[in-house]
Amino acid sequence: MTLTKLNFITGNKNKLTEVRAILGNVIEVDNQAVDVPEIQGTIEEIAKEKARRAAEAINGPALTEDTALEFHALKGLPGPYIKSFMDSVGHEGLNKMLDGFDDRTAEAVCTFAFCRGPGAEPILFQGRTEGSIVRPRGPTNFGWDPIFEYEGKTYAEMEKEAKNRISHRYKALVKFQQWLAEGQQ
Ligand SMILES: O=c1nc[nH]c2c1ncn2[C@H]1C[C@H](O)[C@@H](COP(=O)(O)OP(=O)(O)OP(=O)(O)O)O1
Ligand SMILES: [Mg+2]
Repeated sequence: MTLTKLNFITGNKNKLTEVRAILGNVIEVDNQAVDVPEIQGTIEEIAKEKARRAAEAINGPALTEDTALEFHALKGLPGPYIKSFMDSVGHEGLNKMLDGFDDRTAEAVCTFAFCRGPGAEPILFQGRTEGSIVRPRGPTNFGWDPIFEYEGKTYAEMEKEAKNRISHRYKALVKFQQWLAEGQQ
């Protein structure tokens, strides 16, 4: 089955905007904001289960994505649980978690999962970008962008096009585009 468009199942408008900006002229990206329960486990297990459940929910091919933020000093935590950390302690709390450590480096991880339909095994495409956790700088309209610094600028301070050339999401979508181009084996 050659894909002519994608159904990206996400409730996050910022993710959708970036995916469309990065994939825009490669393939049409539709969206359904189905709320898919997220299990606990490794980044890969969470990403696969999210796609399985999305494909079940829409009874068709589904693309999902799970984002993690791994603090090296905390052995990868918050990792895939970054959303609840953001919602509870925010930018300042996430910084405070590292104030007791010398190492403020972190890794942004984006794991796309494509599931052809109910019962199919999801295929993963992962991108990682190294950065450092800093006190917030820049616009606060996308999650932890203001506290993730890459080569001197936070994601929030970057022009959108600049972030979309180096981000964890961009790197994952490069792999996805290669898979599309190779005929989706
Ligand atoms: O590039 C990013 N820059 C800053 N923050 C980001 C980024 N990408 C995801 N995030 C935030 C959104 C959510 O607070 C958490 C990941 O949780 P995650 O479950 O993957 O996202 P979500 O629940 O917002 O949307 P979805 O419906 O796709 O699950 O990190
Ligand atoms: Mg989510």
